[in-house]
Amino acid sequence: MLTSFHKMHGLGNDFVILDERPAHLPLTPTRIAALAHRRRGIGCDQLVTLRPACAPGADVFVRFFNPDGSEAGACGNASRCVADLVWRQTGNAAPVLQTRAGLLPTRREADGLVTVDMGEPRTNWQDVPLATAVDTLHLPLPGDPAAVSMGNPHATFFVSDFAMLAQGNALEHDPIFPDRANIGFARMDTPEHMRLKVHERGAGVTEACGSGACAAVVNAVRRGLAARNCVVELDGGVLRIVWSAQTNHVLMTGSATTAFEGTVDLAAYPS
Ligand SMILES: N[C@@H](CCC[C@H](N)C(=O)O)C(=O)O
Repeated sequence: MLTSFHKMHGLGNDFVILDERPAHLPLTPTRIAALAHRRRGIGCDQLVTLRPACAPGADVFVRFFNPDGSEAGACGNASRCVADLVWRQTGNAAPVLQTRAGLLPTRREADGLVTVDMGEPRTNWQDVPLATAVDTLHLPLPGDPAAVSMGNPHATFFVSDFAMLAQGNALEHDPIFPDRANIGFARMDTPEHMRLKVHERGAGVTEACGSGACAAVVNAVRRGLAARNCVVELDGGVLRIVWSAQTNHVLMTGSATTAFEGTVDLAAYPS
């Protein structure tokens, strides 16, 4: 049976979006990993599923899966893409996404960019989560990273160059992160401009990581390094991140792009 999919990206962080609103699809971690494979599948940084929302006020329930088959609570770039897709399908320019991390209001801007309210950052060690009770602003690791949850676990290293990127995989699996973690490397050019590269949990280095950009700005503000309104330049493009002092919510604005649409025979992939 053929299943249709949307292939989208936010700044080169690319997604296969499968619609489970009409009916659940036979997806398993093995099948998700096979679909995400760059040579043997469609290829993507994350596979995203849409289901009917079950929370009041939400328009669609969204789940995010890494190419290793693991599930993530949040994905900033995919959230913008889903908001754009819902707008194109229904005309709703402000859909609310239900995710494992909570309800995410979104908004289509006049210039076509999409803003997602990524909610409140969580800075308690239990919420990241970390393995032991330590100060999330200064983890006991070489390089002195800070940690935060944006619905998924992030650590940010403040660097002057990106030589440490090669350590991303080892850091993702450091025992201090019981659920593993996304590892960001941020170079502050000015308080309003950050250059960021992210090694993503379950995916490796991607062209952009939206939740990683939110986490990096939150950690930079907590360290006194960044303004609350900061442009983050990633390999694939730029995001504007605003951490509101009034609401404590983090707003992320950036592009959402459709690459192509297609059909796939899920049964042809191992389960
Ligand atoms: N690309 C994403 C983050 C995807 C999930 C992440 N790899 C995790 O496991 O938490 C983004 O744009 O935020």
